[in-house]
Amino acid sequence: MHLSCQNISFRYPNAENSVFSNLTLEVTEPGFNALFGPSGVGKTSFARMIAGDIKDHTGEIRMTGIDRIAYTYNLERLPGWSAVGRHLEKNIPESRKERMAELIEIFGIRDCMDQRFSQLSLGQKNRVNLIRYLLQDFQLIILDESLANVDELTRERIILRIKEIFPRTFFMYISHNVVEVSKFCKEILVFRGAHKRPQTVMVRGQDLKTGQTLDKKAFELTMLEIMNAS
Ligand SMILES: Nc1ncnc2c1ncn2[C@@H]1O[C@H](COP(=O)(O)OP(=O)(O)OP(=O)(O)O)[C@@H](O)[C@H]1O
Repeated sequence: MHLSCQNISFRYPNAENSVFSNLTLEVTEPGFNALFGPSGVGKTSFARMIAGDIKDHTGEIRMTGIDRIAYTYNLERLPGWSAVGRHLEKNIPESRKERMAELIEIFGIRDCMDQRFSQLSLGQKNRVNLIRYLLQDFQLIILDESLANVDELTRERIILRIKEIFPRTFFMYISHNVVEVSKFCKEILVFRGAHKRPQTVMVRGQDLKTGQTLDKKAFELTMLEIMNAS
């Protein structure tokens, strides 16, 4: 499995400036990787290019061993005509029902299953939405602030278990949380803004997994590296 983005440049039609120029990214192993940077710097735009939603960029995006890509973001909504649990039940193949029950427990949303989507809090909505994606077959999943509004401890539990359950999946985690990306991600592409050179810097994260102890010194260095790059 391999994702390679070479010299990607892009400007929205009618926009005066490019979002970024000559951006390069190479990810060779599955796992939890991140796109990090200040608001408006181009993380979503880049993610949508990887997902194939934006095609009119220059440069080359190549993938091997990745046939199915999902882009999921925190404002996606489910239809409200039936309870959330019923909706999931109807749209998930029988073979995934056990996995579904497991994810519902890990995500802490069992009590939401009898409610309609509109009745849920934002953090509950985001968790339900993400479960939908994790129950499909994707080799690459882009999580664009998909755990926004979810409390920190729950987010940590979810990330650690996702890493255990899906060791062969490429995750591209978009987040503004420097602690989280430093602790849990493998490769962190830090976006610095269109006016800085280079526009992006790659930082190696701690990639913490269940059962491991965080090396506090290395973790602090990662955070420092990210903050210095930003
Ligand atoms: N459809 C669009 N048309 C024109 N400009 C756009 C469009 N979508 C985004 N932009 C601009 O492109 C730039 C990058 O936006 P993008 O959403 O990729 O940033 P981001 O880093 O994901 O931000 P955030 O962290 O706030 O989600 C911004 O200046 C934004 O205004």
